[in-house]
Amino acid sequence: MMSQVLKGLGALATVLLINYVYRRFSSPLIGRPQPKRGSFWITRLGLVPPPHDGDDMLSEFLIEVGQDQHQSPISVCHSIFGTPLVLVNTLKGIKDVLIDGQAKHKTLGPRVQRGEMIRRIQNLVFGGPSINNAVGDDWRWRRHVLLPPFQPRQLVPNLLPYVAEQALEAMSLFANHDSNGSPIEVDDVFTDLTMNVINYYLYGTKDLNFGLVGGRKNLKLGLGFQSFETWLPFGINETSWAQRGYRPSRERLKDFIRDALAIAEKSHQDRDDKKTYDCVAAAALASGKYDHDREELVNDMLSLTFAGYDTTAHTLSFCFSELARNPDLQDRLFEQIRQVLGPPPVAPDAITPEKLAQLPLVTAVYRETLRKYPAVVFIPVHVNRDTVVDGAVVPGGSEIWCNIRGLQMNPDIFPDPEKFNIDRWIPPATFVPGDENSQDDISWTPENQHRFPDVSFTLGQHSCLGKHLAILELRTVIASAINQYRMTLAPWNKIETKIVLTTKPKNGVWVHFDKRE
Ligand code: HEM
Repeated sequence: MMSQVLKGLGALATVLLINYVYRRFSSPLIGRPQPKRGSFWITRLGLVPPPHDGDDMLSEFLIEVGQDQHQSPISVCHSIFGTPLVLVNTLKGIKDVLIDGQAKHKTLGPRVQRGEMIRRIQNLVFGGPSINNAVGDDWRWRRHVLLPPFQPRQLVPNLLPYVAEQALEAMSLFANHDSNGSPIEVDDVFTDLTMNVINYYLYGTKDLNFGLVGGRKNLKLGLGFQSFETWLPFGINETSWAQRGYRPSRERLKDFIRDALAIAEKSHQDRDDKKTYDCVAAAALASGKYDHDREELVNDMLSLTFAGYDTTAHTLSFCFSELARNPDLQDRLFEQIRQVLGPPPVAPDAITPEKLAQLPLVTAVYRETLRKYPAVVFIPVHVNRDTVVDGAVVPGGSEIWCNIRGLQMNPDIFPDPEKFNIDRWIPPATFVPGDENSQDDISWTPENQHRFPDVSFTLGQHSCLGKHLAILELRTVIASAINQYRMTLAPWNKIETKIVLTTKPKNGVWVHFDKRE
C-alpha cells in the first residue's frame, strides 16, 4: 500500500516537473529578468502573500522590482506549475495591458481579462457573480447599468450635500479632541464616514436596518477569505468547511442588503418624479436587468459596499498623515482653501462643485497621496492569448501583475519618490487644459508630470467605477479639515503600510487637531 502511494506521488512529481520544464523553457519569456528575491508565495505560487504583522513584504517586493532598471519593462516569475507571473513595470506596458489588452475584440474577445485567482476568490467571497468578478458580457451589462449613477452628472447633485454633511460631522469629532488635547485615530473616523456615504448612495436613505448586522460597524465581511482554507486548490476552497469563516457573516450582510433594496424600491415608488434616480439601487432596479434574479443585484450591492469604503478611507488617512507632518504644506493649502470656502462655520450646502473645482492644490494633494500610497498596489490580469507588452510577447495562459506600486516609486519617473511632493501634480502656468497630445513616448519631466495618468484608479474598461465618488469625498474632507484646523502627528505614531487587500495604515494615523483662528 505504502509503496503504491509513493509510486503515485513519484508519478505526480514527474508530471509536474515535465510540465514545469516544458512551460518554462518553451516560453517566449525565456531570458527575461527574474525578480532577485521575493516571498515564496509570489515567486513560486504567483499568489499574494497572506497579511501578517511583520513588514509589508508585498510593497517592498513591488517597489524593488519597479526601481530596478534591469527589470524594465517586465520581469518574470514561474509558479511551481510552470505558469508565468509577469510583472509589468512601465507605463507603456501597463497601458498595453489595461487599455489595448482589455479592449473589446469583435470575434476573439479581449486579449486579457481579470486575474484568474482574484476572480475565483471574489466569486467565492461574494457568493456568486458581481461587477467585481464577472468577465465578458456578464460584466459588461453590469457596468452599463451601474456606471451612470457614478458619473459626475448624477453623482454630484445627489451626493455632495450628504458628503459635506458627513465631513462636518467628522470636523465636530476633531473639535472634541481639540478641546481635550488628545490625538484621534483618523482611519476609524474616515472608515465610518465612507461607509455612511456609500450606504446612503446605494439605497438613498439614512434609515437602514443596521440592526440586522448588529450595527453599522459590522458592515464588513471580515477577512475569513484571506484564511489559508480559501486558497486551497481543486475546489476544496468551495466546500462549506473552507467557507465556514465568512459564510455566516456574508449571509447576514446579504439579509441587510435585501432589506435595504426593499426600502429603496418603496421610496422610489413613492416619489413623484420616477424618471430620475436618487440612488444606485433605484437606477439598477429600473433598468430591469436584475428582474431575472434579484440575488445578482444583492451581489453587486455587496461588491459596491466593499469597493466603496476602505480604499477612500485609507487614502484620506495617509493624506492626513503626510499633511500632519508638513505644517508649511498645510499653510499653503489653507491660503487657497480659506479664500474659496471662507471662514467656518461653512454650511454643507455652501460647499459646491464650483468651489471644489477652484482648489487645484487639494487635487495635487490627493494625487500625490495616491502615488505614494496606492490603495491597490497591483492590477492582476489573466492573458487569454499572446499579447505584446511594451515590446515583450507574453503568452496566453500567463498571469500579469501591473505593478502600480513599483511604477509610482520609480525614481526615473518620480524623482525622490519617498518625498511627498505635491508640485509634481501642478501644471505650469503655460499649460493649456485640453492640450493633451499622445503621451506614449513621453519621458516625464517636472514640466509635464501633471499629465501622468491616474493609474491608481487603473486604466481601460475596468477603470474604477467609483473614481468620481472617491474624489468627491477626498476633496470635500481635505478642504473642510484644512480650512478649520492645524494638524500634527502624534510623535510616537509610525506610519507604515500593511496590505489587507487594500493598502492600509498598519499602526493607524493619530492626529492632534488645533483650531485655526
Ligand atoms: C481612493 C479610492 C479608490 C481607489 C484608489 C480605487 C481603485 C480601484 C482600482 C485600482 C480598481 C481596479 C481593481 C482591479 O482591476 O483589480 C478599482 C475597481 C473598482 N472600483 Fe475602485 N477605487 C477607489 C474607490 C472606489 C469607490 C468609492 C467605489 C464605489 C463603489 C469603487 C468601486 C469600484 C468598482 C465597482 C470596481 C470594479 C470596476 C470594474 O471592474 O468594472 N472604487 N478601483
